[in-house]
Order: sequence, then C-alpha cells, then structure tokens
Amino acid sequence: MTTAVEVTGLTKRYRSLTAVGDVTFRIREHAITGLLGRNGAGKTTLMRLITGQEFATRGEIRLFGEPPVENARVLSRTCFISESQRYPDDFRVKHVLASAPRFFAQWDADFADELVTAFRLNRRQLVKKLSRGQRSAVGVIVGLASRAPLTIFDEPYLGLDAVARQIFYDRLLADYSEHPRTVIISTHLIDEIAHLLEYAVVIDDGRIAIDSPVESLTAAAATIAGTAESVERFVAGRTVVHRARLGGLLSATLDGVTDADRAAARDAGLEVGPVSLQELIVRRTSGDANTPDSAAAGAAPETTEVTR
Ligand SMILES: Nc1ncnc2c1ncn2[C@@H]1O[C@H](COP(=O)(O)OP(=O)(O)OP(=O)(O)O)[C@@H](O)[C@H]1O
Repeated sequence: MTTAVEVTGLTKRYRSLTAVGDVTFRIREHAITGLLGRNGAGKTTLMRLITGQEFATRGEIRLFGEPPVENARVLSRTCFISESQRYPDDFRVKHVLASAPRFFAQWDADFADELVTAFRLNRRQLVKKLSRGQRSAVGVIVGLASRAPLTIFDEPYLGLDAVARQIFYDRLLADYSEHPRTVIISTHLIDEIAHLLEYAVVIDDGRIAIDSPVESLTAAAATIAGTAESVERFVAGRTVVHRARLGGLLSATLDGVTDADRAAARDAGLEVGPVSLQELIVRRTSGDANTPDSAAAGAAPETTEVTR
C-alpha cells in the first residue's frame, strides 16, 4: 500500500513544552485512519504540522512525497476541517459553498447541495449565526464534498446531534467507497467511528502509542473473567492492560491474545469476551492497569466519550 503522509522524527516544542516528541509514522493512501488520543496528546498540533500550518522544531513531513510547508501543489490536494474553522463575518452558507471550488479541484457541488439538505441547513443563513452543531455540519459538508485526495477532520462534529453524526458516518463511508481517498479523523467518539477506521494511530503525551490496523488490534485483545484466583492464574506471564475487580471476581483485559489462548481460557472455565477499540485505547493510554474494587468486573465504559 502506498503512503500519503510520511512523518519522520517529528518534534514540535512550544517553549519548554513538547507537544509532539520525535514521532515517526505513516498514513496509508486510500484508507481511513483514526488519529486518536487524550486531551492535549498532540493530535491538533500534528494535523497542523502535516498541513503546513505550523513549523516543526525538528523532523520531516512528506505529503504525497513532498514537504507541505508553503507547497501549493500538495496543499491544493489537502482539505483540513478544524473544529475552529473561521469564515468572514458576512459569509452565508451559500458563500462557503460558492467559494469551495476555488480551493478544491474535485469539489462536487451536487453532493454538497444534497448534504445541505440532509443536514437541514439554510443556505441564506450567516455562518456566524449558525448553532455550534450547524457550524460543524458546514465543516463536514466542505470536507466530504471537497473530495480532496487527503481529507483531515479534526473533531468534525462538536455539537452535532446523533442523527447528524450518523449522516456524516453514512455519507463518508458511501462516498469513500465510490471515490477512494485518504481520510484522517481525529475524534474522542472512538466507538462511534471504529467501524469506519482501517488504521488507528494513537498519540499519547506527544508520542505514538499505537500504530496498527484496527482489525489486528481488536483481534489481539480479549477480556478474561472469572474468580480472581483462576483469572490471576491464567494471566500470569501475559500482557494485562487492565484489571477490574468486583468482590471475588476479576476481569482482566489482555493484549497479544491468540486463538489458542482463548481456547485455553474457556477450557479453564473462564469467560472470554471482546474488547472494543475504544476500551483498548483507553486502557493503553490511561496509565492505570488496575481499577479498584468499586469498578464492576468486565463492565464497559458507561459513556462513549470517555477520553475527553
Ligand atoms: N500554540 C501553542 N502554544 C503553546 N502550547 C500549545 C500550543 N498549541 C498546543 N499547545 C500545547 O500542546 C499540547 C498538545 O496540544 P494539542 O492541541 O495538539 O492536543 P490535542 O491532542 O489536539 O488535544 P484535544 O483532544 O484536547 O483537542 C497541549 O499541551 C497544548 O497545551
């Protein structure tokens, strides 16, 4: 698979703070990649660096093989939708749509119109008077209809309701299948988009914690539940990313689990369950492998937005 974005030894410092520390990874072309991580992990900084809006302190970035900074050729193939998108004060929705073809060679006006209807936006409304969710919808429309070879969404749906988010996911998937391109989505709603993602790049405290196909990540993880004693016996010597106790019961989240491990756990009378992408990432980036007794054994997080 070819590479759309290649990042090598990239560091970004703000005075004494290292927002991105010596990271190396690549984003595969024609795939949807989740750029995930906790608040302040460095996701937005990384996206701003990738799109040439920030200068790196050190390291290299290649977009379609070329450095992005002040490079009109590669930046014209890129659409970056940020959560704080700004438009001129007198801009109405229709002005955003009218100006988009100047920036995006593959702009699809019919698709944009269809999305405006789906998101129930009024073309004549001033953008600055739109609600938070409606402004996010404008960003989503521009990102989708741009059909840019590299489209980056940074928290695209602040304020979007559940129906609008579903429209975004459905339209992204349908349009991406017809017009394959490279999409990066940064989000905290990991479970909601897990089914869209082919790759996950997880940044934690400015460093890459996970860079993997989503399928192999979740396939290699499992929860093993049973009496504390039997679970502890089974997990001894294995990679435990989380333990949750409830009285005499224990649920352990394991990484690096094989089919043979699953069969052995069942043979030992233990319950074997799946681990969602969100749970796995939360466990791997929380720095806390043990939850006190108050946590229910095997309980899934109660909210979907657990990393915000
Ligand atoms: N312009 C800046 N000047 C100084 N520090 C900055 C600047 N931009 C970001 N930072 C710091 O760099 C770190 C990473 O910030 P960044 O916005 O990249 O995180 P994030 O992963 O996008 O977080 P969130 O999920 O909360 O949006 C944070 O500690 C932040 O305070």
